[in-house]
Amino acid sequence: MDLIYAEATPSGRGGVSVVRISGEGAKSVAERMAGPLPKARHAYLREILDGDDLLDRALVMWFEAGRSFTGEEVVEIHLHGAPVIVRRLGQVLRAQGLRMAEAGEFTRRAFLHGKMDLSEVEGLGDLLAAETESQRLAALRMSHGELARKADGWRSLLIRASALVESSVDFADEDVPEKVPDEVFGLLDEFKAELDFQIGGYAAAERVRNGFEVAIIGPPNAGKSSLINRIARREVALVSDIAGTTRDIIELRLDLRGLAVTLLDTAGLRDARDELESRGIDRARHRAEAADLRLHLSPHGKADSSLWQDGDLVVASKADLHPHVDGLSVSSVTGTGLDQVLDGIFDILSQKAAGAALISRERQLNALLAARAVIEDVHGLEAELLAEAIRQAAASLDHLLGRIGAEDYLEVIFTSFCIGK
Ligand SMILES: Nc1nc2c(ncn2[C@@H]2O[C@H](COP(=O)(O)OP(=O)(O)OP(=O)(O)O)[C@@H](O)[C@H]2O)c(=O)[nH]1
Ligand SMILES: [K+]
Ligand SMILES: [Mg+2]
Repeated sequence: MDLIYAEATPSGRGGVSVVRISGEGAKSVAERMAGPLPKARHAYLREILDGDDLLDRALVMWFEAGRSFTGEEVVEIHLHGAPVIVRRLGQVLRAQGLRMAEAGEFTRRAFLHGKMDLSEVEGLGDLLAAETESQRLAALRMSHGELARKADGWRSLLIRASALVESSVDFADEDVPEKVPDEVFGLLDEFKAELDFQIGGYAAAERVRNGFEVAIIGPPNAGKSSLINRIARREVALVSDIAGTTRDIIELRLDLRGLAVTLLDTAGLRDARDELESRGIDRARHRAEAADLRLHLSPHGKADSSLWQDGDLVVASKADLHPHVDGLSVSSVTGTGLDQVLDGIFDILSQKAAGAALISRERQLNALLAARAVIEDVHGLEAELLAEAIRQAAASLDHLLGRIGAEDYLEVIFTSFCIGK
C-alpha cells in the first residue's frame, strides 16, 4: 500500500503536533529529512530539513513493519504545535510522493494487516468519541479486544462440540445411527447462555454509548423549562408565565456523574389551544414514551398517569412557593432539591447501566442474534445437521469480528473516524 501521512493530533495550535507516516519506506522518508535513525522505537531529537531549509526541531521515531499501529513501517514526527509547520511538512512529504491519509485510513490499515479486529476498531471509534467515564470504560474494554477474547472463548466451545459430533459420526456403524454425546448439548447450552447475556445487556450498553434519554414532562407552567435551564446553568429554553411556552423538544447533553444523559424539555401536557401546540404535545408524548426515564414535574408532585412507566420519578416543582411537600421537590429559583433530583435520576440510570453487556452496536447484536438463532433448538438434531448448525454459528462469530462479510461495513466505520486516525 502506498505511503500515507496525516496529522494525528487535532489540527491547530498546541504544544506538540504529531504527524504520522505509514507504508513501506516510511523510515527512509524520515531519514532524508532528519538523518540516520538506526534504532526503531527510539526517539531522536533532530533538525527537520527541507534541503537546506530548517523546518523545525522535532522528535522522530519509527516502528518496524509488524510491530506498529498499522502493521506497516510507521514514522512519527513530534513537531512544535504550529499549523504553519505541519503545513510545510505536508508540502515536503507530498513532494516526495506521499499522499494525505483518508479518514480512518491508519486504523483501516491496522484492520487489514490483522492488528485489530472489527470490534476493536469499533471500540477505538467509541474511545475517540467518549465524553463520559462510563463511555470511556466501555470503549476501552472493547478497543482492548475484550469482545474478541470472549468470542474466541465462544468459538472454542463450538470447536469442542464440533469435534465430538464428528467423532460420533466416525465411530457410528452403518445400521445404528450415531449417538451424539450429551456433552455436545452441554457445550451448546453454555454457548447460548453466554450469547443470551450479551443480547440481554445490549440495550443498556447501547444507552451507555449513545446516552440515556430523560424526559421532563408535566402540565404547562409546571416549571419544566426553568428546571432544564437551572441544570444547564444557562438559558437553553424559553421560560414565561404563559402556559404553552415550550413547543419543540429541547435537548440538553449532560455528563451526569459519568453517565451520558440527554435531558429533554417538552411541551406542557394539556388539551391544546391550537394546532401548533397540539403538534408540540404529540412530540412530547412520543419522546416521553420512548425515553429511558420520565421525570414527572408539577407544583404538587403528581404524575401524569397516561405516560407513567415503572421506575419513573415524581418531583414537586416551585418548592420555594410550596414548602413541605413529601417526596422529591425542587425550586429552580433557589436550587433547593436540585442535587436530590439529579441523584434520583443517576440512581435509576446507573442501575440500568449496570446490566450493560459488552456489545453496544447493532452490527454486533445482529451477529450474535444470527449465531443464537442457528443454535436455537439443536436438541435431537442428527449429527450432520448439528455439525452444519455449529459451522453456521462459528461463521456468525467471524462476522462479529469482521473476519468475513465486513467489506460493505468498512466504508461506514472508517469514514466515521477523523483524518489521521
Ligand atoms: N417561584 C418559582 N417560580 C418558578 C419556578 N420554576 C418556574 N417558575 C415560574 O413558572 C412559570 C413557568 O415556568 P416554565 O419554566 O416556563 O414552565 P414550563 O413547564 O416550561 O411551561 P410550558 O413550557 O408552558 O409547559 C415562569 O413564570 C417561571 O418563572 C420555581 O421553582 N419557583
Ligand atoms: K410557561
Ligand atoms: Mg417550557
